Amino acid sequence: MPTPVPADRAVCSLRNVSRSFGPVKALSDVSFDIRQGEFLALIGENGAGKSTAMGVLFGLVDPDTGHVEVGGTPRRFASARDAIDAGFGMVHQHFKLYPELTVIENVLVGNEGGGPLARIPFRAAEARLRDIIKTYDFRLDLQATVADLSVGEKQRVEILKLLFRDAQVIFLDEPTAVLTPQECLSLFDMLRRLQKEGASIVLISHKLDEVIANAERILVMRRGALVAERAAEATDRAELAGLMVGAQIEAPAKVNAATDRTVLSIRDLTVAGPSGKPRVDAVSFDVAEGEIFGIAGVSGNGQKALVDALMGLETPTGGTVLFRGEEITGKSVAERRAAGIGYMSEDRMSVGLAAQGSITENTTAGREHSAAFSRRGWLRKRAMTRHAERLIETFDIRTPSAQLHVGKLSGGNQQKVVVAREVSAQPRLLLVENPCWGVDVGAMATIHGQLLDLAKSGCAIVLVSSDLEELFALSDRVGVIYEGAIGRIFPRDALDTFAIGAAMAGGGHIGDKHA
Ligand SMILES: Nc1ncnc2c1ncn2[C@@H]1O[C@H](COP(=O)(O)OP(=O)(O)OP(=O)(O)O)[C@@H](O)[C@H]1O
Repeated sequence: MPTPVPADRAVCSLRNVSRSFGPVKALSDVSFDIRQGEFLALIGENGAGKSTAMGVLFGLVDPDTGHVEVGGTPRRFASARDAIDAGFGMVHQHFKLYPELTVIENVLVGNEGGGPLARIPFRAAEARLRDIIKTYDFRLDLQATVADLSVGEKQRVEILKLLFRDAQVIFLDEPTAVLTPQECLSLFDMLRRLQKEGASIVLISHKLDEVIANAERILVMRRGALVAERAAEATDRAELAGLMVGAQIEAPAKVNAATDRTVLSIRDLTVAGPSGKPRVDAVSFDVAEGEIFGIAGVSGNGQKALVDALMGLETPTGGTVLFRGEEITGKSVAERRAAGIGYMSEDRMSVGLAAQGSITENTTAGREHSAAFSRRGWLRKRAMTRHAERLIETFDIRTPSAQLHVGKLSGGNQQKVVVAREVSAQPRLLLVENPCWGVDVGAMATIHGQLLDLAKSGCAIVLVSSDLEELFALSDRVGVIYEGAIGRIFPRDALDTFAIGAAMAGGGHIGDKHA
């Protein structure tokens, strides 16, 4: 059980921590405290060193110089369990839950390995969990199977796990990326209650509005260094963006580029699901040349299966897909790519990128044999490198060289590699899933600008995103997908956060299925 410390003392601190990875200085002489009972935010552009700083705190990354202090004394956690036992907990972007187990089983399973609560009897554990659920208004059923829960509920299970283990310092890495606006409000409500009880909350987020609205103190990192500290009430979005990037950021302006020529036309597209319930349920819409058609929805409502069916990665069980007037319903991925359909997967490491490949290899993948990169069967390595270097420049990919393995880039910079590759292929139709997942405000402006330019050049874009701000900034129309069906399609001038949020939670008006 962690010993409570007085409010004016730091629960933990980084002291003069530096860490390099080869030529990259991921942290240089970083020192900061996390105080008891505070709501702290850590922001910074991609590759600024936020994850490395957290890794050092949790004992996952060894500093070259400097150290971590807990409660005023130097300490190095030997493992994540060691950190948990000392009252530190992390809610990751990708949940670590067993879908086939119940909520209570998920909480207890992770506890078997040891720790102060390892031998607590089941009944006592259950009583303790009910208590936590009641105190913090968690709205969770302990007996529910995790696979049946919404994304917001799954996140609450992760937080419940931490509270059960008495976490006093809770780190959240981009926690709202997958939530509806309503779920975001209830998450922050709960975090503020925890804070009132004395817990320290540390939020890592690229969403500056949510940082300002919820944190008290904001630390800004840039290129491995801590460059500024601000009280949330004394700053604004523009100042923070400027501090992060070192320059003002202009969001690109949306222009209406849609023509009346249909590029993609889908009718009653259906993909069967394992339990008989379709994952995609009779979806129909058209996308015109130059149009960006947004798809909003809480993740897990069929958007992935829909995009997979459009790309040829899933076989539809009903309906048709027409691309530029030609039916492509049964065509392979390769045939679709050759016809000019591009695909930017949200799962960048397993589908989008080869981690062991260099940036050059990744940005030319699939096009090695094109005239630009090969001559009489020989690869034109210099041309490939030049192409990669142009993309590194245009998309501001932070890397020491084009030869670096993609697996060594920060998360946001990996995402920029995927975007650069797909946009530079100049597709006629681009299927995109969460293109800005984990990227900073500057990179987001770059990626948005590239997508808008692509639409201006005539490309039709289907944009699946869990970020409503992004959908509103880019889309000509937004369809809301819920349980596999697109219930309502909002034109650009009728986009409304709460109406779309309600439709995402299943409360939309069903009826006008066809656009
Ligand atoms: N294992 C590693 N090997 C090589 N370079 C690394 C490694 N881990 C991190 N880096 C580099 O250290 C720098 C800081 O990365 P870090 O992941 O801490 O950034 P971040 O602020 O968390 O970024 P993001 O917002 O993109 O997640 C980046 O340039 C990254 O490429």
